[in-house]
Amino acid sequence: MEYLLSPGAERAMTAAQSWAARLGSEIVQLTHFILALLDEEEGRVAQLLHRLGLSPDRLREQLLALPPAPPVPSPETLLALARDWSLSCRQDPQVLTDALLLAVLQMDPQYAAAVAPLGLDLPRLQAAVLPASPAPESAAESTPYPLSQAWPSPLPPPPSETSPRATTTSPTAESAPPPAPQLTLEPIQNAPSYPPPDASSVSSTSVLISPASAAPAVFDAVAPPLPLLRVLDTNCNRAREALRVLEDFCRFVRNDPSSTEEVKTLRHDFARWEQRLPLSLRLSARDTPADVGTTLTAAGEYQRASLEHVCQINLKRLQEALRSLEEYGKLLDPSWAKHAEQFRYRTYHLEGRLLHSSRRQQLLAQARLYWLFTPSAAGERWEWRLEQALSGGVQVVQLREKHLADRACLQLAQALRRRCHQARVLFLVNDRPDLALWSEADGVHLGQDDLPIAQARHLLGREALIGVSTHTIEQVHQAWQQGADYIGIGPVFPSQTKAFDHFPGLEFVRQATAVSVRPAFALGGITPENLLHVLAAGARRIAVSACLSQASDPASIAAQLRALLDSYALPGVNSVDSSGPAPVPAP
Ligand SMILES: Cc1ncc(COP(=O)(O)OP(=O)(O)O)c(N)n1
Ligand SMILES: Cc1ncsc1CCOP(=O)(O)O
Ligand SMILES: [Mg+2]
Repeated sequence: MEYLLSPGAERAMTAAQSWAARLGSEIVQLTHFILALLDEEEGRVAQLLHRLGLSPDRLREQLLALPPAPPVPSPETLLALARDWSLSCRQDPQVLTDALLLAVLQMDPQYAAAVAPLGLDLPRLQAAVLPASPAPESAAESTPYPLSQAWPSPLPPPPSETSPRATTTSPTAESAPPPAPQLTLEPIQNAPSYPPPDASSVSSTSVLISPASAAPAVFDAVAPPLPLLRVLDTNCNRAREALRVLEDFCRFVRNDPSSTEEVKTLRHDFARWEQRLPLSLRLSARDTPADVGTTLTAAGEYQRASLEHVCQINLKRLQEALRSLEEYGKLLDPSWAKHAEQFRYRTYHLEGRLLHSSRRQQLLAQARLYWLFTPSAAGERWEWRLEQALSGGVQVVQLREKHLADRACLQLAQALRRRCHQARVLFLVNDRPDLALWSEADGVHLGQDDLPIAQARHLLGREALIGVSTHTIEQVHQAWQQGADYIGIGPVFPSQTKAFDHFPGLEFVRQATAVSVRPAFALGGITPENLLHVLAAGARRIAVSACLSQASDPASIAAQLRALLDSYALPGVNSVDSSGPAPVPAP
């Protein structure tokens, strides 16, 4: 649907967004539109209020004191109402600012009731709105509004709002709304290059109205063709929507303030950049019912396997939309297109951050069999043992070296990390965040006497996995509170790997698994023979050392453990990772 907007109405549409941003609102509310209209100091709304004895300043104050207003469902709905009103009362489809005000009040009866006591009483306003000038659009600038008919002195003549988006506009026609950047005039030679500049066709009197600050209007005196506008409008919407989905993911799924902040900043920067393509132009090109794409659906469009999948799809959607904006934007303004490219680069950083960490979290969520590996104890056969364990279905490998020199340990860690990542298996380092960092491990495992979680996190960053050993229920609660990604619970049985005086045993497994929603690995003397007891106590994941490190056939022991573990469902785990961890032999 195409809408014809007066320059004032067009500015108000943009200024409403500025008001929303200025008041810290994520959505444009009805009040923001009224505030935007009040900013048109010499517009029809100002005249209307004057006639009704209402002060714009006082109204502004009162509106700002109101509780949050309902959002505008879509600018299109608002414009459709305003246009309908104009058509029925003025026999003119053009949207003037006063029609916009009436439309705002018609959007929501409760809101209309709330603002009526301020003087914004819909029937009273409707009665006071004057007909528009019958002057043809082309004559609007030169034909004065029929002042003599209706405007009482001492009012200044009403503004010439009767022309649609003007190809040339007087800089003094109406003042800029305060929240938006000041409007200035730029010579058209500096204008964006759609259509390609042709010196002979550029009138010396033509001017480009654009905000002087960081956001000059991207279009110039000649409106771009509708197909181009439709592409840009659609992709601006796609990108903005995808950004919102991603922000929700960072905020509510990941609970991660830092990535939430990153997406939010990107979203705000995008919104500022997007505003350079005036909303009214975009709306004038929008024609959803006629869009041949709305009825086409692709296979899988309505299928999402997990929260991570939603994130992945929306990152792709965002990148595609930005690429399209970049390519088509080149027809409009190369510098505008350049920004689209820069936004796209920022999404790659975000993707690395969200999906890399997601890979780790996904693998951890699926992990049932965790191996504490001491290569130095395996002698020259350590690589064979590693391959065996991987082929048997081990899903996490921890390098647990207590006596090896740091440099040798680092080299081992790097080799293990390479192989584990090839096999899509997590690799962690025991005790040593520094070695975890330098070997690019997926994380570190910390005992109760090792470095605290906060310090390890500081060193390794948010995406690293940090596991913590727990031996009491208090330690379990503390580990979760401090941000552990998983816990070890044990020792369950006497161990050939490490001597213990005290065994929290199966009772602790019961307690710890009952209060844990994140992965908890039972450990200490677990073998295929006693695993059923551990499972019966509630564990669904285990960590083992000796039974794999000392077995003559580690692959078959690992496979037996996996078969038993896999026969119990893991609560709340759904994966999108079709390639999955290392191949698991059939039970
Ligand atoms: C998965 C897992 N759980 C517990 C431990 C034990 O850690 P810690 O208590 O620090 O003892 P050491 O292994 O460092 O001797 C672990 N390593 N892995
Ligand atoms: C390090 C450690 N901490 C608690 S149990 C354990 C060793 C587990 O190894 P194993 O499976 O050989 O008993
Ligand atoms: Mg330790």
